[in-house]
This record gives sequence, structure tokens and C-alpha cells, in this order.
Amino acid sequence: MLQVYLVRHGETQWNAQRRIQGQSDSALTEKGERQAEQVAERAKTLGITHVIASDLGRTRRTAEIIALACGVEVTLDARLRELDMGVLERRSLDTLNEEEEGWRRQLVNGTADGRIPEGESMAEMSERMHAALNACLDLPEGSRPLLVSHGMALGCLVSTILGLPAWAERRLRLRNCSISRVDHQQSPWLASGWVVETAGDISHLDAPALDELQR
Ligand SMILES: O=C(O)[C@@H](CO)OP(=O)(O)O
Repeated sequence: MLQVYLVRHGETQWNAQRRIQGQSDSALTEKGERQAEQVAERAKTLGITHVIASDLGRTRRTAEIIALACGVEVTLDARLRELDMGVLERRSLDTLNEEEEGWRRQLVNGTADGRIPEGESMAEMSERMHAALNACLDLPEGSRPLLVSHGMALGCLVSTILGLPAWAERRLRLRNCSISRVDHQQSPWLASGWVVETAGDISHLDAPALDELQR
């Protein structure tokens, strides 16, 4: 049975400032670097054979720290990027006007194909995230990959594996450097395919970051 570990990157400057990143980027904070070290220590005990990361800077940096601890190289996969948040990228959550806040909320309230202007829908992101996860099935027998991605992207992946709609992702709190695990099982009696073993585990962190919406 293939086990795949899912890690959100460490806290960034813009997470701490409540600024929207999407496919734009900001550097890890000092706390984010420490979180990455702590998740790397945990990863070292898990027998990780591959570290595969979104190609954005914050995930690359987190992945490099984890890969070094695990003695493997980082592979980049752009399908693991955060949702493209179009015209709202780089904006502070606290400066959105009513119309802009409406666009943002459409993403998480079930509006069919809701998207921020010039951005991506949850359904589109779900499709590319599942493609990246399914690519792990082609790794050699005995592989144990760890994917480094983003809050909404991983939330959407885990939600849809559970059978929830892609926009239910905010019902899952995936904090910076949390670990989730999904397994691919083939069973004649139980659901075949991906199952969620654990989601949002932060027991390896000494001081978990607040989610940017909680701040
Ligand atoms: O893009 C962002 O601003 C946030 C949204 O949750 O995602 P992440 O920090 O996980 O990249």
C-alpha cells in the first residue's frame, strides 16, 4: 500500500501579515524556517524516499530543508502550486472591498465554478492536485513520497478524497508545516483508491502558527 505524506510549507511573511499569496510568493519567516526544521526531523523518521514540491519559493525552501534531513533530492511539480487567486494576489485580506471579499468568498461557499477574476476555480485546482498525487503511483515499488504544497491546495485534495466538494477545503485547518497522510489501498471490501489516514497533524511543532484567517 502506497503511503503519501502531505506537508504545507512553513509560515511566510505574507501569511503572518494576512496577505494573499496564491501563485505569488513571499519568504519564510524565522518561525517558518524553524517549523521546516521541525517537520524535517519528523520526516527523517518516516522512511521518506522522494520529496516532491510545488515550484513556488516557499515550498521549495521548505522542501530543501526536509530533503536534506531525509538524504534525498527535491523534485519540483508545478501541479502542486497554490490556487491562482488572480487579481487579489499580493493584497492584504484587511483591505478588500465588499466586491473583492465577495470574489474571495465565492471560492469557499459552494458557488459553482467560483473564481477570483483572472484566477482559477477550485475544480480546476482539484484536477491538477489529483494528477500530481496519482503520479506517485508510478514511483518504484516501496517508495514513500512526501509532497510539499499549500493550504488551499492540500485542503482541496484531502476534502475531495473524503468525498466532500472541492470548495469544502476551509473546513480543514492545515497549519504551516502540518503533516497529513493519504494511502492508496486496494480492497475488495472497503473503498478502493485513496483514503485519508491523518490530516493536519502538528504534534512535531513547538509553537504552531495561526492560520492566516484566524489571526
Ligand atoms: O496563498 C496563500 O496566501 C495561502 C492561502 O491559504 O496559501 P499558502 O500560504 O498555503 O500558500
